[in-house]
Amino acid sequence: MKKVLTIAGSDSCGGAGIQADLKAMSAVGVYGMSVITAVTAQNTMGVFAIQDISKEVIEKQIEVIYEDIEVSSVKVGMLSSCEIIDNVEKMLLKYKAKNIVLDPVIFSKSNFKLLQDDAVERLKRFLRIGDLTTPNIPEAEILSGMKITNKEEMILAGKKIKELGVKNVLVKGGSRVADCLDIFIGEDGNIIELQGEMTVTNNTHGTGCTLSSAIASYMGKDYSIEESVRLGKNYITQAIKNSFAIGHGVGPVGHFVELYKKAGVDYE
Ligand SMILES: Nc1ncnc2c1ncn2[C@@H]1O[C@H](COP(=O)(O)OP(=O)(O)O)[C@@H](O)[C@H]1O
Ligand SMILES: Cc1ncc(COP(=O)(O)O)c(N)n1
Repeated sequence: MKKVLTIAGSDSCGGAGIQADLKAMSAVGVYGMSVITAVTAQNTMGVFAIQDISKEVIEKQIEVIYEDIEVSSVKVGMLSSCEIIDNVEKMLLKYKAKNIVLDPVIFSKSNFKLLQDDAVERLKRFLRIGDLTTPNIPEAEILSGMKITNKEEMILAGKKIKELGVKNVLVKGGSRVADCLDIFIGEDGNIIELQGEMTVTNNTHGTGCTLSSAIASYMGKDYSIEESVRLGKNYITQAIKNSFAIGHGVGPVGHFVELYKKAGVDYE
């Protein structure tokens, strides 16, 4: 079994962050491992507190994994400060980490800032060490410095993000711009339109985390980046179709529902 690492924040309600990442990895058929960068007190309605993990403990978590286990790919999510970004970058370079997917987490679905204001420029520089970066529309607007209201602007913003030194970019349209159309711009500048199947639902907590982890998992299983993005997109489309309401706000996606159906597991 391939071993895949997530370096991200914890979401206490289990829909996003580390918890979503490990569920997506398990569903896609890889062994998931986690380095926790922050603990959030979060539910379907919002983010109520954040405690960053110390840089020493983040470093040690990365060190003990890479010293012991062969890591096939890594997904990086919430890194809230310049100091944490510096440390994670240093450690990924030290261990020559391969197949790196960077999800530039800036906001939660509930619009809470998960990245400190003074760390935006640092995050932009960090993206060059990855193989793929996966911004949603608000994140792509910040990274590219332009407003995005349609497909053409998604493409333009993706090109600007690529100019930061990013190898491959996936700009996720989500429900915000062009009904779950995502734009992939590959290393050689090829542009691929990935049209999903829209599910009308409020339950999209953790969609970005889930998608980036599924893509990293496929990359860890030796699929090309483009194939991994296509397979990841199929997975998130199904997971959103199977999303469900828990709590009083934005509910999570159904990471395992398709597997339950195949195995005849009673999940209702
Ligand atoms: N309601 C929806 N139906 C189908 N696909 C969706 C829906 N909302 C988002 N997606 C897809 O889910 C993935 C994650 O996108 P998005 O929700 O924008 O990310 P984030 O969680 O980072 O904001 C993208 O592939 C996007 O197109
Ligand atoms: C700890 C943590 N990390 C990331 C997100 C973003 O989640 P989404 O996938 O909905 O953009 C989140 N809400 N919490």
